[in-house]
Amino acid sequence: SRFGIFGGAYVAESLVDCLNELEAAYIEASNDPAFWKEFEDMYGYMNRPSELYLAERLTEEMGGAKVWLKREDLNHTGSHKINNAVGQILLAKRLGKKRIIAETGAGQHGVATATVCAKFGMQCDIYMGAEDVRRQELNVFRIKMLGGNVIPVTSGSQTLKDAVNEAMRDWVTRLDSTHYLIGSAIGPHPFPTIVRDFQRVIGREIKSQLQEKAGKLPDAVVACVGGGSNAIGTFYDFIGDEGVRLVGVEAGGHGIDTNAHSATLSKGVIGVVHGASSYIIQSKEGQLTPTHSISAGLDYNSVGPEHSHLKYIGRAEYIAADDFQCLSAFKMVTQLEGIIPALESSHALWGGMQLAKTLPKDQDVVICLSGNGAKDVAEVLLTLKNK
Ligand SMILES: CC/C=C(/N=C/c1c(COP(=O)(O)O)cnc(C)c1O)C(=O)O
Repeated sequence: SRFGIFGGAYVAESLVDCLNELEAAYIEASNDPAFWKEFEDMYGYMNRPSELYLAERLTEEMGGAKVWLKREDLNHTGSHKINNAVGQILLAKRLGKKRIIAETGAGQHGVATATVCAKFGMQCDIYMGAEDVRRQELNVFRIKMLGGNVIPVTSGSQTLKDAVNEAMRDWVTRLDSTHYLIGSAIGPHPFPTIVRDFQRVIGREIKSQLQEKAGKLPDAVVACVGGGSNAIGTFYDFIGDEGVRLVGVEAGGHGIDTNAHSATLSKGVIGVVHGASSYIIQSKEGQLTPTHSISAGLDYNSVGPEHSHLKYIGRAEYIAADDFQCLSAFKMVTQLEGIIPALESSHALWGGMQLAKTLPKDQDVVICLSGNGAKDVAEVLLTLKNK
């Protein structure tokens, strides 16, 4: 239940039984080939496998290593979030739950959760910070159209961490009927393990696709890190491949030397939040202090414990891209490749492109393009107008 010194389940007694029930169900399911067949039978619906696309104009523009994009933005619902939502709804079914709750920031997890609830006929309540309701309006509309209830959260900074708080409070009161379909590789054991196991399909496909297209392993795989699910999914099957660099890109916001960022692994301290021991952006007294990112999905105080471990043992490297660098990458990928990336993904694109610039032409950098940017165009226009 731990990743080195990180992870664990630091929860109130009232949650222990439910976590034990979930862990038992997951162990049983993950050892059952029929469960994984159920998951793989959903690949058509999810539009898996996702394409590994060689971005020739970005590669030329960078003048170094080849830049490959893992097109998780082309999945059904527009991001990697569907991988975890499908896996967990199958678990919830096995647990006999009838009601699903979730937190959402960028709204992509909310959409993915409402989507699988529609398909599997479950009640769906989505907690979303009021600030994120404002800046990801398209996804709020999509969640409602899919039959999900959006519950705005007005406590705290009205962003992702506050939505997680409210979802956990709800779950404690409705354990018997409700599964908490957590949206990232965070939270108390067994959630980080469950989410990583459903997201690792990303890295497994990258490995076989690049082997087929280029006859080799990547020299580096790059992904943005909010709670850490698309990144751990991209990294996991390469952890044992020493020659493959694992690069996580966090939100540098207004700069990691300001107080307005979400670069937890660069500037956080070790603590406990949302049931797990991990790096956290918090005050000396242990209170969660406000974070900032232009992208709602990265605007979060903590990070999945498995990433904290990979940093701690030096197997993965974590950098930050600030709001401006994110917008530059957003524009470059849109105008050079005709792909509008989510602002979250734009952080990974910035980091991956800068890395490619420094590497020789015979090397290959794979960037996880975690989501589609349609949800962000209004916010980007607003930002550009205010320049
Ligand atoms: C679960 C809270 C995070 C959300 N999204 C995070 C997100 C992220 C960051 O989440 P992680 O992969 O879990 O670090 C990356 N890319 C896209 C397109 C995202 O939407 C959401 O609510 O949709």
